[in-house]
Amino acid sequence: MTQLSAAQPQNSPSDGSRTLYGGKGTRRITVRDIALSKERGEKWPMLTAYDAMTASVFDEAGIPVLLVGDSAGNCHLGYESTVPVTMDEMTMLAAAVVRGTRHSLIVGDLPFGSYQEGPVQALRSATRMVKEAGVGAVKLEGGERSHEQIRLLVESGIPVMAHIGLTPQSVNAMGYRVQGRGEEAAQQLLRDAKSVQDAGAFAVVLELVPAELAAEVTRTLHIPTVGIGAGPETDAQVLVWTDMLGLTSGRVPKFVKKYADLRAVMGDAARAYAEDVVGGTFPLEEHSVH
Ligand SMILES: Nc1nc(=O)c2c([nH]1)NC[C@@H]1CN(c3ccc(C(=O)N[C@@H](CCC(=O)O)C(=O)O)cc3)CN21
Ligand SMILES: CC(C)C(=O)C(=O)O
Ligand SMILES: [Mg+2]
Repeated sequence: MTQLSAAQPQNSPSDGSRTLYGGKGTRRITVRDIALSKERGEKWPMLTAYDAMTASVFDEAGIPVLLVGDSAGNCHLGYESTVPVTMDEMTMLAAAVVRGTRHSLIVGDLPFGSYQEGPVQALRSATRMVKEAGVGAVKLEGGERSHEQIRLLVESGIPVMAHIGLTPQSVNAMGYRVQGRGEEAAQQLLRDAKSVQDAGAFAVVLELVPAELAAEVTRTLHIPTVGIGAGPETDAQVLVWTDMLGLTSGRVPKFVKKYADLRAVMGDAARAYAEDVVGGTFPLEEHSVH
């Protein structure tokens, strides 16, 4: 398909790939584009999205990869953590994000309990994500412990983004603590990273690990690393969109940079509207039909 297409992006390298950000691509980003970005040394941004409207904003802004994260559990659905999130919920949110986007690669997070039983359960869940939601890839948590799951999905034609370091679905066992501190834990993280790469993952999220260790993992692997609270030297970065736009209520993790204060903007607008209605200054003649 790609080779026959007349409309190649203007800055397309000769291998048919495209730069992930800032290019003039006309087609959706693929996992192949992601793989080739590491050879070019290109850094790239990823954001979460949980609905079509928000996803369309990020798609139009050129964010190459959107993660339908199970952080939807606490950010969008009102749960305390990601643990209660179900496949039904994730599939519905991921389908909406796919419908709202044209350019971004959409990655669907597999929720807690949908792949831990083993490779066959993982394949059933991932297949559902791909067929019902239309995602281009799935993500699941765990390094060595998820090796066989990742391998079967990749062999079956489903690209997998891995996720190691802090794995929030295991909060009841590990808490929300920095991972990979100390020599033994650092060695375990390196083993986890190599294990998911060997299993065929096309990229790996490193969550809440020391910057020096994340840099070492990034140098060691040939697949891109996506950092969240993992310092500046990973190949890509990811943030939860409600955190970076200032919509999350209460405390946000220390690694977040706040790029807007949507909570204040939306609250002020809601209060202005309420004042208008109560005071009789909305609607006016211009908002009325006759
Ligand atoms: N709103 C939101 N943002 C996220 O980044 C996020 C979610 N939700 N839900 C799923 C996971 C859970 N994540 C978390 C949750 C808590 C911490 C946290 O408490 N971090 C402490 C540091 C802890 C330490 O130093 O050991 C912090 O202050 O950042 C970090 C990441 C990241 N993900
Ligand atoms: C924080 C990212 C990596 C995630 O898994 C999520 O948003 O669910
Ligand atoms: Mg997640």
